Amino acid sequence: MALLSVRNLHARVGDKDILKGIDLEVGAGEVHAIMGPNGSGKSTLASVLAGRDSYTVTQGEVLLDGKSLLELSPEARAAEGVFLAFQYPVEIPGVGNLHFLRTALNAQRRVKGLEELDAMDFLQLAKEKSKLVQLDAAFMNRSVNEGFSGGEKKRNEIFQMAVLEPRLAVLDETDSGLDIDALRIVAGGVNGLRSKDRGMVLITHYQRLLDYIVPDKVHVMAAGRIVRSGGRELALELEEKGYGWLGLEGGKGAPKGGEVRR
Ligand SMILES: Nc1ncnc2c1ncn2[C@@H]1O[C@H](COP(=O)(O)OP(=O)(O)OP(=O)(O)O)[C@@H](O)[C@H]1O
Repeated sequence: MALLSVRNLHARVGDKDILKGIDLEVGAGEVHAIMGPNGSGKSTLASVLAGRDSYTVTQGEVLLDGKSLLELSPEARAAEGVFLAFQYPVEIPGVGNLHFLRTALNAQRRVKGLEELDAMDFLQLAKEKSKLVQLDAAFMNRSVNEGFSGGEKKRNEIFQMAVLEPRLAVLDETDSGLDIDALRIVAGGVNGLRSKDRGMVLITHYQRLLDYIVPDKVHVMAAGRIVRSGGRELALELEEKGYGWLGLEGGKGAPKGGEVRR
């Protein structure tokens, strides 16, 4: 059984259809990259998987280890092991980074019937995990993302992922805004979290990220559907040729004639 099965997923915001029949299977231990032109629906897919309530699912299903997610609240999905690293991480002034993360972790531990971690044990864990993305201790004591640079926010997302140890991690443009060194550090962090017990979906515009995080599969999304899937070489081909050769019209991502190729 796949870790994540997305079947014929349709979603809209207001009266606008955005996802128009997504099929995606991610196995345990696999990393899948999703690429595609601006506005093709990649972030929408990430939000729908995480349960953001501004999107309405009109058809299809999403299964995590065979269990349907769509009826669950975002919190319940997180407790099932879904983690979303935001494209634009949110600043939460007045809420300490460590406090926030301990609250999130303990909420998940409660659901699993595990004992909650006290402040000392959590600090120990956080220090350990922060090494993965070389996040300085000073960041842990600041308010969540407040005043963090773009790159620091992205590192903080991976730090959160390291602490929460999700079953499914969806990383939305985790590479955007990173300088070369930070890209290596973040990619190293993601690689350090690859595991046979975890699936990852990486949304990215740039093949360069995939030089560091080598995906098992690459998918191209256009106009709300996956129009091409392949191995790593597909990302290299896109880098070289752009999206035009896939028959997407005017860069807007609409597949000509509704054709879907694999
Ligand atoms: N809340 C919303 N209200 C109106 N339109 C929306 C909303 N959310 C998404 N859309 C529209 O849905 C389409 C898909 O957006 P989405 O952010 O999922 O694309 P994307 O592939 O992630 O784009 P990018 O590569 O630019 O980040 C866009 O046309 C966007 O304007």
